[in-house]
Amino acid sequence: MSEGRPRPLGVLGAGAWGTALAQQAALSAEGRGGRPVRLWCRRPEQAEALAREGRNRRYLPETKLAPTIEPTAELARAAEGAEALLLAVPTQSLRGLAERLEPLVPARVPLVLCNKGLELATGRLPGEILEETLPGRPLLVLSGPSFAHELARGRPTAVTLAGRDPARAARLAEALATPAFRPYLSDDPVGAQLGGALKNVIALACGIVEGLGLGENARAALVTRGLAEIVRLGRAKGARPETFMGLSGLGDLTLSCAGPSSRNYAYGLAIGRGAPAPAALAEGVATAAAAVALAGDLGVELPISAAVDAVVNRGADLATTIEALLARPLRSEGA
Ligand SMILES: NC(=O)C1=CN([C@@H]2O[C@H](COP(=O)(O)OP(=O)(O)OC[C@H]3O[C@@H](n4cnc5c(N)ncnc54)[C@H](O)[C@@H]3O)[C@@H](O)[C@H]2O)C=CC1
Ligand SMILES: O=C(CO)COP(=O)(O)O
Repeated sequence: MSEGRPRPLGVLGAGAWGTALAQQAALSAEGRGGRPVRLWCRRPEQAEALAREGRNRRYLPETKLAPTIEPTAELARAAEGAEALLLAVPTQSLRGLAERLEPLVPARVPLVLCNKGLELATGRLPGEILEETLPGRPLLVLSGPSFAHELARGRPTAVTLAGRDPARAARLAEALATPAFRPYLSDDPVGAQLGGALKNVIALACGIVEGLGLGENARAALVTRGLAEIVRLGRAKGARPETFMGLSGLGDLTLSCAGPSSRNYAYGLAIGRGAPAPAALAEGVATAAAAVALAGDLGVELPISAAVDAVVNRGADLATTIEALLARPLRSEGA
């Protein structure tokens, strides 16, 4: 981000995504003398195992970590002298992490939201959580179609990097980019967050429909009408509709609705088949409930999200829920 040898970056959250991003930040700086990347792990045992084994055996086992990555369980160490902090913990853990960061991070250090979801208890976007817990900090949002395991294998990946200050977003894009990882800039962080949060809910719906054997037509209809829902909620939250046609919207929606490589799709697939839900993180479960509550407050209709919430969170019968969804009055496609 600045001239000369790159300053440290902190990546907070050593799951699949935080680990892949730490690796990406390290690779991006290889030609510039290397960049220290501190990867914060929730537990000391995890930090010790990552340092000892040189890989994250649980979340990203195939990737040998770059030598400039320092796993640490000390939040203060991860934040020390950091040029920016990438936040990659699950959304429901973000507020707790942000509260711990408050005394550790100088006000000028950009915080980059890499998680996707809405807070269950409040319906808040990740950026709104940070505005409450760490007010006045520079915020960026990194979102888009990006499976961690593909990025970690060097497969071509493009994401949206959104922030209100274009120069800051451009500097961070430089700090992370490689030929295989292309951040595209946007000045609509609210749209980027909403697209990432809600695509998980639609992916759950697509998985359910696949599990029930309802066919490809139904999946295409869900993706398209799901996008219409996302745009409606986005408008009500002040996002720009065209943001949802980009990587953080349609891009991530098509990726996550394509098959069980998405954990949200896989979760829905299990529900549709009547099998036990997988234990892996599926952000869309909590986000479905949060989105429905938020939409109620804003007077926006989200029929697909409401159906997903009813099934995955409230024990609604699948057949009856789908019947009710299909029995909705016919309407204009633009409505
Ligand atoms: N895995 C992927 O391909 C991508 C994930 N994301 C997003 O990144 C976020 C994190 O996802 P993953 O890394 O995939 O999850 P993961 O399940 O692989 O790892 C979650 C990590 O968060 C930690 N964690 C759990 N609860 C915590 C708490 N209370 N406090 C601090 N840390 C806690 C866990 O120890 C673990 O290291 C999610 O919002 C996800 O939607 C975004 C893009 C791609
Ligand atoms: O956000 C992702 C890809 O862009 C990862 O999706 P899942 O969390 O559904 O696996």
